[in-house]
Amino acid sequence: MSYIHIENAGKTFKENGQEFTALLDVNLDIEKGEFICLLGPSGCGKSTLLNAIAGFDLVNKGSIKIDGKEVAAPSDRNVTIFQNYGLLPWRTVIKNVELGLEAKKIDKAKRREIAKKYLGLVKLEKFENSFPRQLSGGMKQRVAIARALAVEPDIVFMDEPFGALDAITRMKLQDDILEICKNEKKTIIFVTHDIEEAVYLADRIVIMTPNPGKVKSVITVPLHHLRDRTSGDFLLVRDKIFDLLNMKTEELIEYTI
Ligand SMILES: Nc1ncnc2c1ncn2[C@@H]1O[C@H](COP(=O)(O)OP(=O)(O)OP(=O)(O)O)[C@@H](O)[C@H]1O
Repeated sequence: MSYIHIENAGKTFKENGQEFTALLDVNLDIEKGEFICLLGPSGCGKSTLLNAIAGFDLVNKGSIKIDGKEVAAPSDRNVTIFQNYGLLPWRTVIKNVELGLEAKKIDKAKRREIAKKYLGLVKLEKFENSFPRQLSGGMKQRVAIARALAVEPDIVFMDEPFGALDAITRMKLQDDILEICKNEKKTIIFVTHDIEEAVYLADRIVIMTPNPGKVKSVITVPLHHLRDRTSGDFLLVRDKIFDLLNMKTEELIEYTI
């Protein structure tokens, strides 16, 4: 069985006595070390699926297993990075990065050493004594990434982590994430509605469509790890996904472009 195994997963919400299907019959297998982007328009269930895999809000049909075990609650082996950074404003940058290490009862000297290493990875070592309010949005998200990686998680869940950033900062952070992933091979589940972002980052892209939220296609991105947004191959994949998002077919398609 694959590392993350999702079988006929479904999620319904009840609102004012009415049932709403946010996810229908999702089947998906993810291997350890894969970078997976969940891509689709607003309301197609990307966050619902991410939250279900992360154990925050479980599916009410089918099954989601990680390493053979049914997901029943969030695991301290995994971390989630959100769009709003989630930094503690009263703590310095380095103390924010140390947060998860404190929870793991790692001693002070070791915490410092690990936090410095990860601040180095996100190129913020000079800002370790700053407070979050003194940082730009991109820098805050870098701190959040350092904090997440410092605990050496198995899976990193990212829900539109760069959604609040301007285009140039976003591109820089995408490069940082790829660089970090190259060195520390992590399983990453990354939600985005930006086609270009998905093509730039993902090993595979899970294309979802709304009403009800479904997986429409799973695309293996046939590009080298270091991608060039202006290359013909890149644009070809991007255009193909654009077409897929507009297609009407109902069946699940899994293929390599
Ligand atoms: N707790 C909830 N109660 C009721 N409906 C919900 C709840 N959470 C999500 N939904 C509905 O489920 C659908 C899918 O929501 P979800 O947030 O997963 O979509 P999304 O693809 O992540 O969208 P976006 O890109 O806008 O964040 C939406 O129609 C949403 O209104």
